[in-house]
Amino acid sequence: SLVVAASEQSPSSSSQLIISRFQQYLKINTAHPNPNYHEAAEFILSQAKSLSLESQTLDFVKGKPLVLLKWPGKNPHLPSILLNSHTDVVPAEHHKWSHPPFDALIDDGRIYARGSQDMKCVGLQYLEAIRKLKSSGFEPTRTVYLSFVPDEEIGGHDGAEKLAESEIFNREMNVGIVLDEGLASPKENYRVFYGERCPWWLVIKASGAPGHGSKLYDNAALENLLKSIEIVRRFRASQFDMVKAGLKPEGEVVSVNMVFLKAGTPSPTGFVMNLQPSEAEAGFDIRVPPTADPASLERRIAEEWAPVSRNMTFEFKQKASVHDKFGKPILTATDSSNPWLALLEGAVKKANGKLGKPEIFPAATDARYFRERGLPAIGFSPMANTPILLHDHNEYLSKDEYLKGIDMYESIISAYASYVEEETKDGVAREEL
Ligand SMILES: CSCC[C@H](NC(C)=O)C(=O)O
Ligand SMILES: [Zn+2]
Ligand SMILES: [Zn+2]
Repeated sequence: SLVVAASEQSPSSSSQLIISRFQQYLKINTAHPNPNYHEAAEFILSQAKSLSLESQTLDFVKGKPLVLLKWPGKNPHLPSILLNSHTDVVPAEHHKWSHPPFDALIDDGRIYARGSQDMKCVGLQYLEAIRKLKSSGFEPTRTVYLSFVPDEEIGGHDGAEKLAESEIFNREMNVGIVLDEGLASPKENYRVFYGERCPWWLVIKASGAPGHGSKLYDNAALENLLKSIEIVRRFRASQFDMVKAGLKPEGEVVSVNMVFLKAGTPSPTGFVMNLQPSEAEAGFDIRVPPTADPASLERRIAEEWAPVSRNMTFEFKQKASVHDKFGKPILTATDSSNPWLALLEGAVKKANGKLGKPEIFPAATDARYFRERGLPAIGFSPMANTPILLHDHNEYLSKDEYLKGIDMYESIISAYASYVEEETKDGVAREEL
C-alpha cells in the first residue's frame, strides 16, 4: 500500500513534516495591528489534539484568545513547568523583503518568515519536542503547561500579564519555573537570559518665549530642549563607551535613544521659518538594567534632563519597575539556589549544544510578568550560528537550526519534567533511615 504509518516514516520525511508544520504556523498572519489570533489558536489547538494534550482557550480579552495546554505529570503536587510563547509578530514592510514575509518559503535551507525567530519557532519547537518525548514513551513527573499568548509585541497587557494575574495561574497551575524567549546567537553558544532591562519611555518638553527668527535671546524653547539633548547624549555616550570597551555587557548599561523630536509652527508649505516656537519636545526609549539604581536615574532626569530652571517638564509613557515589592532587583537567581539554570545547561550539553553565560535581556519580554511574581523565568531561544534578525527585514531561521532546537527542548523538557528536588530526596532518604 502507498499509505505509510507515521512510525515507519524515514527520518527525512518526518523532518519534512516537522518543517511543513512550522511553515503552516508561520503563514498565519498574526502581525499587528490586525493579528489573526483565531487562526493561530485553531492551529495550536489542532496540534494539541494530535498530541493528546489537554487544552483550553482563555478569553481574558475579547478577540485575543490565549491557548493553554497541559501535559499532566505523574506527581501533580510538584510545581509545574510553564513553556511560554507569544503568537503575535511585528509588522513587516513586505516590499523590502527578499521573500514574502508570510509565505514561509525555503531558500538555501533557510525558512524566511516574520516570526521565524521571534518566536513562532520556539512555540512549535516545544510541541515538536513533546511529540518526540511522547513517541519515545516518556512520562513527565511534573506537569508541563504551554501558554500561547497574544500581544507580547505591544506590551503583553492583554496576554501574559492577564495570565500571570489570573485565578487559574495563581490557584491551579502551581508553576515553579517559566521558560520564555531569548535571542539568536551568531556564535556557536546559545544565549540564556536571567533578567531584562526595564523600559522607561520618557517625553521631555521645553517651553520658552516665542520670538522673531532673527533674534538671539536666551530661554527659547528649542534652545532649552537642545541643551537637554546634549546632556542626554553625553550620558548615552558614557554608557555606550563601557560596552565598546568591553567593560560591561549590553544588558548591564542604561541605554537611551531619542525616538522623536517635535517642534515648529506648521504652515501650508511646511513650517514657518522666521518664528522661534514656544514649545518643543523629544521622546526617549530608555532601558534600565535591574542592577542599576533607578532613584539616581530619576534624579538625573529631573535635575539635568528636564530641569524646571530651563522651563522643562517630563512625563513617562511607560515606566516598568526595576525592583520588586521588597525593593530587590527583579532577576532570576543564577546561583545554586536556582536548580533550573544548571538543569538547562546540563540538558543543552547532553543534546550537544553549548550555553553561554547568563545575560540580562536588552529589551522586554513576557518573562517579566512571571519574574514580578517571584517566579524564576529563563529566556532561551535555541538558535546558534544565526544572525539576530528579530524585527528585521528578511527574518529567517535555517531548517537545521530549527530541527536542532527541537532536540534541545526534548532534552530540556525531559530534564525539567523529571526533576525532583534534592530536599525531597533528602527528606525521603532521612525518613527511610
Ligand atoms: C514595553 S513592551 C514592548 C516589548 C518589546 N519587546 C521586544 C522583544 O522587542 C520591547 O522591548 O520594546
Ligand atoms: Zn518575541
Ligand atoms: Zn518581538
